[in-house]
Amino acid sequence: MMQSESLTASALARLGPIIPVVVLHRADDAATLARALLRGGVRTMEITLRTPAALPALRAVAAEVPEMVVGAGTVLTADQVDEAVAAGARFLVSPGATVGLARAAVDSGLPFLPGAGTVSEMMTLAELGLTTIKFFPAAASGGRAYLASVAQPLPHLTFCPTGGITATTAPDWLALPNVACVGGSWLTSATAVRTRDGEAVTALAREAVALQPTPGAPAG
Ligand SMILES: O=C(O)C(=O)C[C@H](O)[C@H](O)COP(=O)(O)O
Repeated sequence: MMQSESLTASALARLGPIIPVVVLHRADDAATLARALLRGGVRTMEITLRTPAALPALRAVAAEVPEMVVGAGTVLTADQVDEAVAAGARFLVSPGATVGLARAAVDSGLPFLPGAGTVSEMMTLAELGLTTIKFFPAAASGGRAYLASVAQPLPHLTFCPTGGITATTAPDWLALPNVACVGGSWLTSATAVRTRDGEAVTALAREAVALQPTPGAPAG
């Protein structure tokens, strides 16, 4: 499999305006879904380690659809970092981060988007050299107003807000100067995955890559 050695978290966040967050119950669906996303122009895909199918799904996409930059989400432990790397993940995402997890992820050499919801968590991650951060759960943790306020004291940090974001609200998030991309599960809804509706996924992907920041969106 092609590994992109030089991919950084910052470059990853700029591969497209959205990183789809995917929950899979059948590993067999993974490659089909990856191709459906690619057809719509989405080049990244985060498979969450929340189901037994997740690691085989990662392996399948890494082996069968090398054009897709596939990563592991919901990475909670150092052991899961190792498992994701072994399965062929090209990036790692977590909902929050302990220092132990962050160190293991950094040591893996893969781009890592650690989750943070407070200023102190963001500062801890920055101290570890992690400056591209997933703001999670974005809508529930204070929304755009919170992240806009963070830009003043923490101008060196860039965010990928995730959690409660939709195609309708994404353009407002993308308008924030400290937002590089957003994450969301709406492209690969449970129904679309269960019914293997590749056309629906491609249509949502196409819509997502065309998302533009809302011009002049107010900060809060
Ligand atoms: O599993 C993880 O690593 C998470 O941090 C959670 C996911 O990013 C959110 O569940 C996606 O949020 P929705 O788009 O609102 O469904």
